[in-house]
Amino acid sequence: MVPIEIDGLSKEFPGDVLAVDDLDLRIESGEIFGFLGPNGAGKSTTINVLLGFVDPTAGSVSVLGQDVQGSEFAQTRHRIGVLPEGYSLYDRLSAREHVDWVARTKRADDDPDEILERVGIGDVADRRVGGFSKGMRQRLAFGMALVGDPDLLVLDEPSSGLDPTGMQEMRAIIREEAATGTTVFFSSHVLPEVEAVCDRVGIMNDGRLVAVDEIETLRDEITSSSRITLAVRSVPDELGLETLDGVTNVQVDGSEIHVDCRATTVKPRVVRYVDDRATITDIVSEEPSLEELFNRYTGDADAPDEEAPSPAEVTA
Ligand SMILES: Nc1ncnc2c1ncn2[C@@H]1O[C@H](COP(=O)(O)OP(=O)(O)OP(=O)(O)O)[C@@H](O)[C@H]1O
Repeated sequence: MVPIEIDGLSKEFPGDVLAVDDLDLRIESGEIFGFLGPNGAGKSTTINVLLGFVDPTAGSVSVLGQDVQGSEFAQTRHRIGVLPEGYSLYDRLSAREHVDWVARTKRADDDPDEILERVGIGDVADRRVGGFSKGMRQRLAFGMALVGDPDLLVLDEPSSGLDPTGMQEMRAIIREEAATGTTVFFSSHVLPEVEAVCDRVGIMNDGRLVAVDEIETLRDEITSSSRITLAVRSVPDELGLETLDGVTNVQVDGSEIHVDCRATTVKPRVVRYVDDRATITDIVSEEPSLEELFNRYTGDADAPDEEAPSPAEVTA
C-alpha cells in the first residue's frame, strides 16, 4: 500500500486562484518527504486535500490506501498524526489533558506523560497551556500528532517556534518514527532542517511541483553549480581543463584553480586530470546549498522565508 498517491490534483479557489495545478506525487512507505515552496505555493492546500479537509477540483488522492473523498476515510484519519498549520490549543487545559483528549479520540492507549516526556515538556504536563511559550505549544502540538503510533505523520511547518535544540530533538523523533515504518510528510521553510532529515524533497512553486527528487540528485541537475577548487604548487601553462567533458568554467587565481562542473560526478575526473599535470596541495569541494537549489527552482532571488509574495510575484 502506497501511503500517499496523488494523481493530477488541482485545486482552484474562488477568484480564479489555482492553488494547486495538476500535481502528481507518490510517497513510499517509511519515507521522510520534505515539501518545500515559497509562501502561497500551494503546500498547505495540498496538505488539506491529503487530510480530506478540502475537496480537490480535479484529480484523485489516496492516503494509506483510501480515497480521501470516500466515506471510509474518516476511519483512516485515526492512523494519521497531524500537526496542522494554525492549530489551536485550549488555554484552560493542561498539556496532559490535550494529549489525553487526542488519545481518547483515537482510541489509543498511549501514556500522555510518556509522549510529553518524549517531546521535551514532561515537566510541565500539569500546567495550563495558556501560559505556554510558542516553542512549548509547538512541542505539545507535535506530541499530539504522535499519539496512536500513526502510520503517516503529516506535519505543516513542524519546527515553527522551536529553538535549535527543539529542532534537533524533533528531527531525532522524526527519524525514530521513520525507522519504525512511519511515513513522514512535512512542509517547511527551514531548509537546513529539511536537508538534515529528508530522504526526498518536492519543491512547489505557484501551484506546480517544479522539482522532486533526492537532494543530491537535484544538486546534480543544477548545471555548473558544483564547484571544486584545487590548490597546486604551480599552475601549468595551457592546462586545458575546459576541454574536459562536464567542466563548464575554469578560473585560475594565483595557485588556485576553481572549476565549475555540470555534476558532482565530474569532480573526480577533474582531480585526476590536474593530478597528472601538477602537484595538488589542497582540494575544496563546494556544493550548492539547498537554499540555492530552492531559489533556482522557484526563480525567487529572495530568501524563501521572506514576507509572502503575491501569487503574481511567484513565477515558475
Ligand atoms: N481558502 C482559500 N480561499 C481562497 N484562496 C486560498 C484559500 N486557501 C489558500 N488560498 C490561496 O491558494 C494559494 C496557495 O496557498 P497555500 O496556503 O496552499 O500556500 P502555502 O504554500 O501553504 O503557503 P505558506 O507557505 O504561506 O503557508 C495562495 O494564493 C492562497 O492565497
